[in-house]
Amino acid sequence: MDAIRFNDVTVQYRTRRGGAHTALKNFDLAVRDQEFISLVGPSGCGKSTVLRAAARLIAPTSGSIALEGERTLRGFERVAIVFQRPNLLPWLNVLDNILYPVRVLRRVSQEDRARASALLKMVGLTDASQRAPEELSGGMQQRVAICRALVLNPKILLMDEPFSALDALTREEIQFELRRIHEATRMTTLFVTHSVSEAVLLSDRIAIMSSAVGKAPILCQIELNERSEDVLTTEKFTTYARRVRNGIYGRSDAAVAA
Ligand SMILES: Nc1ncnc2c1ncn2[C@@H]1O[C@H](COP(=O)(O)OP(=O)(O)OP(=O)(O)O)[C@@H](O)[C@H]1O
Repeated sequence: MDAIRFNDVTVQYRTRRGGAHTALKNFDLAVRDQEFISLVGPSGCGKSTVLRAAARLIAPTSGSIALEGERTLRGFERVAIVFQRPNLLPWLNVLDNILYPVRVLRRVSQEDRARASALLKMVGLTDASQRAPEELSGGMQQRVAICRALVLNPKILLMDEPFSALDALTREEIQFELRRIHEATRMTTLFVTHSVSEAVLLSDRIAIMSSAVGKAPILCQIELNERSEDVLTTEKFTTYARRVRNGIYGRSDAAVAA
């Protein structure tokens, strides 16, 4: 069964002047269980709209979206979302921010605390557990936001340009971390990014969207034996990046369908 299935999805936004703007038209995509898939494409092509629709933050005008075969989002803790900004609660310390989604649902147990601590350890922030968000760097805050997303052990992770506000070095570091987390958890991940190299580094598949509304995305399978720093300079990596870029700009030598 597909983890996420977009079936003929059209999304229209209401404009201020009372008209309708079609952001997405007849969009189809099947995200496989456990895969890491990135959405790339020109600004305004509808990437965030796809993600918001999957998260049920907006309802499609027509068509349907099934998460693990279900059209209604029962047990919403199975799906987590990470945005560009970490949006941590300033009055809670790091550990309590991570535990916040648990607290919304039920009493926090000893197991929840242990899981939050394990997540903090995984992202190298054990020492920061009692600190306030404002005392952390942007990269540290985004790591905390990722821990918060993972605390309920979701089946599906939705990420909307989660690293675009970070400096280049921190971004690279956290990308490798995310890939390691994905390999450890095999959580189905739908990831929106503007960065072609980020998409190639992280993804099992890339869906290249077009600025022409209604045009089907081109799918590109990424097969890399390793996802470490060394891979960034390999010919294979740069070939994938070129293909994806060509797909975005509509040039020949576009991505191979997968
Ligand atoms: N709330 C809204 N009301 C009206 N139009 C919107 C709204 N949100 C997005 N749009 C429009 O829908 C289209 C798709 O927007 P979306 O944010 O999904 O694109 P995107 O590919 O994620 O863009 P970017 O790469 O710039 O973040 C754009 O033309 C945008 O202007």
